Amino acid sequence: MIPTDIAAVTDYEPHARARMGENAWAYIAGGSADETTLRWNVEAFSRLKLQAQALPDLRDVDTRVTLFGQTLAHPILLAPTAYHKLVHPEGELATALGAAALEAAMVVSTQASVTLEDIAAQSGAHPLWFQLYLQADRALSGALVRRAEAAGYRALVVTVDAPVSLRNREQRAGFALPPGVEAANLRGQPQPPVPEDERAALRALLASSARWADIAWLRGFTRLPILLKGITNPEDAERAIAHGADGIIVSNHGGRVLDTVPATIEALPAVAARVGGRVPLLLDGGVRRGTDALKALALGASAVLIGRPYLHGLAVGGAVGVAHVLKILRTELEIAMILTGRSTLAGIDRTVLWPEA
Ligand SMILES: Cc1cc2nc3c(=O)[nH]c(=O)nc-3n(C[C@H](O)[C@H](O)[C@H](O)COP(=O)(O)O)c2cc1C
Ligand SMILES: CC(C)CC(=O)C(=O)O
Repeated sequence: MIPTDIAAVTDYEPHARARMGENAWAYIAGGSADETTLRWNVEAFSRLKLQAQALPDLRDVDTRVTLFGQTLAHPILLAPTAYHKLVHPEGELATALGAAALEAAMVVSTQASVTLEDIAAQSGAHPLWFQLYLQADRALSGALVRRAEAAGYRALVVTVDAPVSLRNREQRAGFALPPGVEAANLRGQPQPPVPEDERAALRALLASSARWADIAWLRGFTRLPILLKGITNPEDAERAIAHGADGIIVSNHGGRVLDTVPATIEALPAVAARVGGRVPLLLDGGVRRGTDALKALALGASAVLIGRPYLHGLAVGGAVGVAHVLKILRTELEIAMILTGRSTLAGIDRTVLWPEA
């Protein structure tokens, strides 16, 4: 049952927290180091002001968007997040059901707690994209890509911002995966031994981390559209295009990797200016309102993704909670479009924003 006091997606947060142990909460809610970027992601949206339009002459609002040849009912996608069984016993199966109900594309994490094949079976014909963490072993990365292709996934999202991270909140809580929650797609894969010595461990990690050459390799390996996720630096956006990326997700991993990088909505304009429409841009990080999605679209994104909000919905209401979170955001976006006088996403541009002096 969905609690009756929920009207906005952030209303799910305290309910989710109450249902989760401290361990899972530290993992889901936490960010990197002092969690400054985590806060900025949300705050930066609220600092952007909108320009209202009185008496808009509209007959309908159309939130459809076409990306990589796929028409989506609306521009709100589920970002890849690991281990959904941490918050709900059905894990990604419930998430996929909720996404399908609201016709939202779902990006499935490499570190999902249900196999990518089982999630695809649950989704039917509904659009799924697969998030790939390039593995130390190219054969293993290649095998994951072939599995995603065979299961009908329609795009690859390669996360490029997180070779390492620093999670003090998780450290303080002593975060560990509980029994029964695992990275199901990697089951049975031998993990390379981690050297005892810290410096040696770091060197081993760096030696096996993905490089730009791996992106070029991947481009030649699959025909699926490839998006690079985790770009805030315009130079990286340029490199992404040069290495064959079909799309870019402007993301700082929800403030979970390098603390004090700017909010994604702040980083977006410079990336958009550099990319100049050559490939579609998506954005995630701090999207909590339909107006946030509108602002991202105004500054050059074609769509947005949400992370923590749908995990809160999943924790509270399973598939219904995920669907409800998406429904709230979609309705809020429609309301924001009407009040700024836009009937289509294509009509959303910088003029929905208040011109700053
Ligand atoms: C609990 C959690 C797990 C995540 N796991 C992954 C992951 O497996 N792969 C990935 O690329 N990003 C992962 N992310 C980052 C999200 O894809 C996304 O960038 C971020 O959550 C967006 O910010 P938001 O939570 O403010 O909406 C994770 C984020 C959270 C909160
Ligand atoms: C398993 C982790 C690497 C997943 C992740 O990207 C995250 O927790 O932010």
